[in-house]
Amino acid sequence: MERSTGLSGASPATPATLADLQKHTHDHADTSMTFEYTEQLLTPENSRSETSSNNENASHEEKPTQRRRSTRVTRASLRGGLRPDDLVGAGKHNGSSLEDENDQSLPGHGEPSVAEKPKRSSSSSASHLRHSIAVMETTLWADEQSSLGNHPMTPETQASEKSSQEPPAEDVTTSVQRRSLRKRVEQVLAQDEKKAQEKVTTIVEAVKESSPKPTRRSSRLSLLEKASDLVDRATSVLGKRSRDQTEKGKDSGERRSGLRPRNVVAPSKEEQPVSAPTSDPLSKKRRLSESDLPAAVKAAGNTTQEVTAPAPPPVPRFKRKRWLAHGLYTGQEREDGPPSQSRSRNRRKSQNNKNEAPPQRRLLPMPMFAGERLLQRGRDFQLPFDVFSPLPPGQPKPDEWRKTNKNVFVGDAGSIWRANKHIDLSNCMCTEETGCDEDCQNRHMLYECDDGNCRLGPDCGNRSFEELKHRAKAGGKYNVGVEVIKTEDRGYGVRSNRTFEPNQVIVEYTGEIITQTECERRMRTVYKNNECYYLMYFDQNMIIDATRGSIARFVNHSCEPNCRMEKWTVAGKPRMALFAGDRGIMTGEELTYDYNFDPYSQKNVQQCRCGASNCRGILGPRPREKDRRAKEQDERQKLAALKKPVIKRKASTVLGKAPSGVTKNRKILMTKAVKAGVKKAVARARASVSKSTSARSKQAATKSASKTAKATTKPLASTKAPTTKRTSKPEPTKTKIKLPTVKATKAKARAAMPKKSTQTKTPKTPDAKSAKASVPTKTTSKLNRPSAATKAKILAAAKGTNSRKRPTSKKEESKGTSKTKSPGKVVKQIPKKPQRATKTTKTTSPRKSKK
Ligand SMILES: C[S@@+](CC[C@H](N)C(=O)[O-])C[C@H]1O[C@@H](n2cnc3c(N)ncnc32)[C@H](O)[C@@H]1O
Repeated sequence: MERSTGLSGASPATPATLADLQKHTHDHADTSMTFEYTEQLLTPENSRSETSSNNENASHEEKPTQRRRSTRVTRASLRGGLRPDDLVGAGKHNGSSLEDENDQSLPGHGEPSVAEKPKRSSSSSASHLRHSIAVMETTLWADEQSSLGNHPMTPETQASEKSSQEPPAEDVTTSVQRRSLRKRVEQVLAQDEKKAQEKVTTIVEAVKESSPKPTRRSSRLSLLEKASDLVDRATSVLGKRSRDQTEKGKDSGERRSGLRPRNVVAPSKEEQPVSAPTSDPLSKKRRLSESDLPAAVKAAGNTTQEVTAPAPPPVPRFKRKRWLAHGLYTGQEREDGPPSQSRSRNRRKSQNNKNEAPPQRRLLPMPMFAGERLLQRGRDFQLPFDVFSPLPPGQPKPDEWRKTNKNVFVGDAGSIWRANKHIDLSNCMCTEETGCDEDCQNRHMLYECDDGNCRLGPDCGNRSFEELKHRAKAGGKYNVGVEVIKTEDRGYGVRSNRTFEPNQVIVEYTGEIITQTECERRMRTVYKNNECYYLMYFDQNMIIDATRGSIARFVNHSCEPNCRMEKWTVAGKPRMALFAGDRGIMTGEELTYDYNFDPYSQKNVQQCRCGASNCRGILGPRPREKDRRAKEQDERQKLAALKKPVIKRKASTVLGKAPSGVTKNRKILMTKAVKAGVKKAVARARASVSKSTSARSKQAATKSASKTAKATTKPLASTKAPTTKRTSKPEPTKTKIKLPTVKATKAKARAAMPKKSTQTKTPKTPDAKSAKASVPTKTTSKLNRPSAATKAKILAAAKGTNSRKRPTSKKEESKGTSKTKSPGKVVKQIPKKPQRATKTTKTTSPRKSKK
């Protein structure tokens, strides 16, 4: 019962028993220290002393002497089975170790040197070993006892009895075994101590290096504390998870991938042993068998190794930031403007900036650049076309439309076209500097550049149809750039959903290519009742019928269009496409071009509803003649505007001679007025002649008529003389010569005609008069300025030229002036003129005189 209690546990030993122990080992052993010691170690002595103490507690006053004896015997029994020299050796060993330990642990002993500390640790490890030995001895002793039989005596009494008796033969062998075992244990112990000391010295050196000037407090710290401090430091570097890994001894490969830190580089396999636990079975064993102190020291040794050769700090492996490629504020370049809508320009730009990052699609400028842009560009930003104006909801869509984006030859068209085709090739002469710009020869001839005829490649700016191909490839209505809309009064139409630069290609016009005969047939039959026609002249008298065709078929006509349809030669083949006009196209604009429509027949003539200010009213051909005239007039006006200052200078010189207030314009008007006056006079003369000749003979009439005609020209000519001097001479001469002759010949012809003709003319005269009168009324607006007075003056001047005429003229003038108060009256005077003329002709006409 006692034995079982003695071996059962590590109950604290009584101070009395410890004091005895201390007496054997060291005189100035500290009770506290021994108390610690007893706490730590579970030796048979403790067990026994505990037992004894228990006994003591149980029967304190009954067996005091026996207890003392037994205590002594107990000490002897401790070494009882050993030889005296073994005992001495063991006592020495134990004593020294204990002494050292006590010396160091005593507070009054002064500070222990750093070198002494390892000793203490080694002694403690030794004590551990001793403890193991004791346990083994106890088991051996227990075996012995069992071999002897169950003895009711306590081990102490048994031992004391044994010591007094001669040992039997079996006992001798067991004691030998014990001795050999003890020896071996001692050897192992010594080796371990040595090793521990070596390790500790290395640690101490490392500590010395790390803390050259130890403070008072740190010097007081035990090695264990320092070691644990180092361990802490080392493990703190590794991080919690790594620490756990280290402690658990797990391989990093066993970790869950989800828990692996993402931005830390995974340690390489070479680095793993640093943090990985020792997989050495020996060390594992020791760790289990050794006490905390050596284990800690060992750990400290390991960690010092780690500290002395620290692993390179883990390089954080950052995940590459992925910026958004699209969005309101993507891209923050300061100088860069919005991306150009022209693919060729963008391409050129990107070619130039090959090394730069690819351009990002952004919708709005960053707010911080908004002000800057506003200053530079004059407007804050431009809404993207896909945001700007979406189609109104509920827009109907053409359901009858069969779409094709390629030209398809139908019927004989293909064979005819192939038979007649002549591939035109034109080599581009542009250089890289110019880059097929507006001056490109091919562009002027509406030839598309390609790799066969142009060497500029992507730098070429004359590849519209290739651009279209790229857009179609990219797909999406915003790349195509156009969409069908429903107009109010013109059926469907097409509008842009993005911007187009001036002259930029918008969409190709494709459809079925048919011969003219086929077209006519379709018009007669299939499209007989149609309102809309999708036919267009193509090439070689072929026609594109886009009833089945591209979206371009929906583009409406306008007399003031914003686009134009052009036929280009692409790789030797003709192709039609809609191009932006000179103003370019804004988002949401309806696209239109001038059909220059040939309605085939009047039946097909349609009313135009384009709403332009210059609308022609019908969907018909462009009025070319009108256009030409308008152009000519414009040019003349421009020229006149350019020449005006020169004329002014001349006029100023002329004005000096001319009557005051008469400008150049007026002069011109005057000449016109004179012409008109001449005509009027001629007409009146004719009328008067016709009246006068009714009574006379034909010859006389014709003579008189011719004479009057000649006579009338003369004064007019004379009247024009001053004006012609100032203006141009040929005009008056023309009037002098041509008009009369023409008129005279006509008059002659009329005179030569029978009376009927004259009679027939006579009734017409009033009409003619009225007709002529209408002319003067028109011209009177111009003649108003010269008026009757000026006319009179002119006539007077004309008379003045011939001195002989003056008296008569004065008379006539007096008569005339008395009668002429209105232009109509002037007309009445005209018949008189021939009379005067006859007089003058008589004198002036050389022919007459000759005759
Ligand atoms: C090529 S289609 C244009 C698309 C057509 N609006 C549709 O709905 O299919 C030509 C036809 O459109 C109509 N159209 C085009 N422009 C017009 C205009 N300015 N005024 C009136 N009708 C027009 C005419 O009926 C014409 O025959």
